Amino acid sequence: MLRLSGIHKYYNPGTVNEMCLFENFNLEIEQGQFVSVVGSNGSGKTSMLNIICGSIPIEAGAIFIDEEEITKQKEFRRNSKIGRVYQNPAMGTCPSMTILENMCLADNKGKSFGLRRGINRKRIGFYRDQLRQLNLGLEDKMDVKVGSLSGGQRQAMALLMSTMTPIEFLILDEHTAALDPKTADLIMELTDKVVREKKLTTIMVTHNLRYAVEYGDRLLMMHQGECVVDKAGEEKSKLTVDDILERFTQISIECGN
Ligand SMILES: Nc1ncnc2c1ncn2[C@@H]1O[C@H](COP(=O)(O)OP(=O)(O)OP(=O)(O)O)[C@@H](O)[C@H]1O
Repeated sequence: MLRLSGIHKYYNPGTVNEMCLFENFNLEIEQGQFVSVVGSNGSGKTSMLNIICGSIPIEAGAIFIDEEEITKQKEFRRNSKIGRVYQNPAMGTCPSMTILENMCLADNKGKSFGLRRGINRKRIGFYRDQLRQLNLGLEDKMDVKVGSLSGGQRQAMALLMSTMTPIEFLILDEHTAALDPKTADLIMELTDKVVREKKLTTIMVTHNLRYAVEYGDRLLMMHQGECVVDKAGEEKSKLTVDDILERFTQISIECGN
């Protein structure tokens, strides 16, 4: 279980540009839950992910994984438990390295030695099997540089690489936003398959309301640093894109936009 308790987050504290984003923000995510997060621009979605990953500091509050408090744990330590896929396919892979080298790099995540010792020829069969599951033919291109792959192929690799080692959480930060609709659908299907097979606790930020409705077993809508919609289970399965659009409209009216 992941628990954010009483989180306070200010940007530029103590300056004229001080901005309070989260004031006593609380969130609990059960083990194995797949949570879709939607919300308007600037509502705090990416900041929430950054707080979970330890990429940005908080002013007050605590973060727990199960009963272990990780609030002060360094980002690189947390990253051994967390896989993250970003909007930009270039973020999750190393373009100047081959597919094989990228797979080795992911395989060695959290280990204290670098790529030089990390290329284990005995693992090539395993990497090939992993790549084959993507159904993109990448298993036959292991010596090709990742920089020459398409955005969709790279994002599929980023997904594979971030979930290759045992992790507790998968964080997806608009990971289909830079892809064409067909490739985005393919990556979403792959995501769902990986999440189900590995039973990963997953948080997916997306602006694609269809994905938020179709995938996952809980949906959160954020607005001005708060969760204004939180539906799980049967309630979530009954939600439609129109329901969420209606809530967006209500919020805009309330804000006078
Ligand atoms: N490094 C920063 N310094 C100052 N303000 C920031 C910083 N990062 C985010 N913010 C502010 O915090 C608020 C929330 O930003 P955040 O990126 O978390 O929103 P978001 O919901 O992910 O938005 P989007 O959908 O546009 O990606 C915004 O008002 C943003 O301007």
